[in-house]
Amino acid sequence: MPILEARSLTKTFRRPDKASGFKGALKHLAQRKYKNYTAVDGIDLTVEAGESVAYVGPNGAGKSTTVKLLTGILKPTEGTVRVMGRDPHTERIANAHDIGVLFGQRTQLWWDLPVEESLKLLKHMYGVSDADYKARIAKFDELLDLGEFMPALARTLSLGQRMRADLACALIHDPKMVYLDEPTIGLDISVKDRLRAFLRELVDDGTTLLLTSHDLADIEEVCERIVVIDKGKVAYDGPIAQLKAHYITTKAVNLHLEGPADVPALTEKFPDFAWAAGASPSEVTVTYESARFSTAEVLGSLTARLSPRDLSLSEPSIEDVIRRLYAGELTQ
Ligand SMILES: Nc1ncnc2c1ncn2[C@@H]1O[C@H](COP(=O)(O)OP(=O)(O)OP(=O)(O)O)[C@@H](O)[C@H]1O
Repeated sequence: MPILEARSLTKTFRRPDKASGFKGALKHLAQRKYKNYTAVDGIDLTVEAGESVAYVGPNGAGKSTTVKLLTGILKPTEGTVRVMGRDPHTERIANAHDIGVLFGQRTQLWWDLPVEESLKLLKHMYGVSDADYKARIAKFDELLDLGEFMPALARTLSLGQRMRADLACALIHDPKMVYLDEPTIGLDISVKDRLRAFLRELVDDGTTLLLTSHDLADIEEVCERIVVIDKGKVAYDGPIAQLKAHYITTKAVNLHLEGPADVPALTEKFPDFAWAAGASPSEVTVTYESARFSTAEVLGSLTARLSPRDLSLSEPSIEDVIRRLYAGELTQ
């Protein structure tokens, strides 16, 4: 049985129907009108135990609403959700023991308590044994360096510290299914790296993860599968590697030449490749179709005929593919 199963999941919100500006607000006060807005529109999603799934889409696509439906915070307008066989909305208390949730924009720490006290409160709420609590805190401390701010009041924490403490709160009861909504938002690169390594370890230890993020490095480092949603509907669902292999049909090499790069002359000399000026006058990027040429073939030909000072391969970028998926240029 899958750990999570959503069928035709739909959420419609009732929103004020008013014209913009002061006049529109006044008119709405006099005669209130509403219209329905479908934020999540018939989503089917099956997640097997141990999977790490990235849930991505442009602003307003319906990601957070989906997470709220999957965690039982919101009730679907139509469709069903089952998490470990339960309806997360009607069986919220039983469900809470098996899931961990983090909304990057919000905290579940008690604002005026030391971090340690928030964790202890959660320990009691979930009925975590002393031994398990100790072992988990030791592990979080090792991977997230909690120790330094355990005695600090939540409201005094930096954003990076707060997010690490919130992750510990979300995981203190060792949930089987974890939902993280933008866990790296606003963090600096070193904290992001640390969180990603932590999440990767969590997945390697068998936790099932659903991660929403606008940061594609989070997704590539932590998840194997990607679900792209747009306007409340699934636009793509499959392995990240397959998405890349399917849509990334070209590769690129950056060359640093001895002298200035003459793009028109290079195009004439190597008409099968696309040439573009690089960051400095002596740098140039050559793009080729990976189905037609092997990288070895391309490098052999370029080094033999151009004797570059240096060269590097450009990693195919998933960003480009996602951007095109968001723009509706690609279909599954
Ligand atoms: N409680 C609500 N009442 C009315 N509309 C809502 C409500 N919650 C969300 N929406 C609307 O539903 C749509 C989807 O919102 P949601 O927060 O799920 O998007 P998102 O994909 O998480 O976006 P972002 O990447 O910007 O966080 C948006 O247009 C939003 O304004």
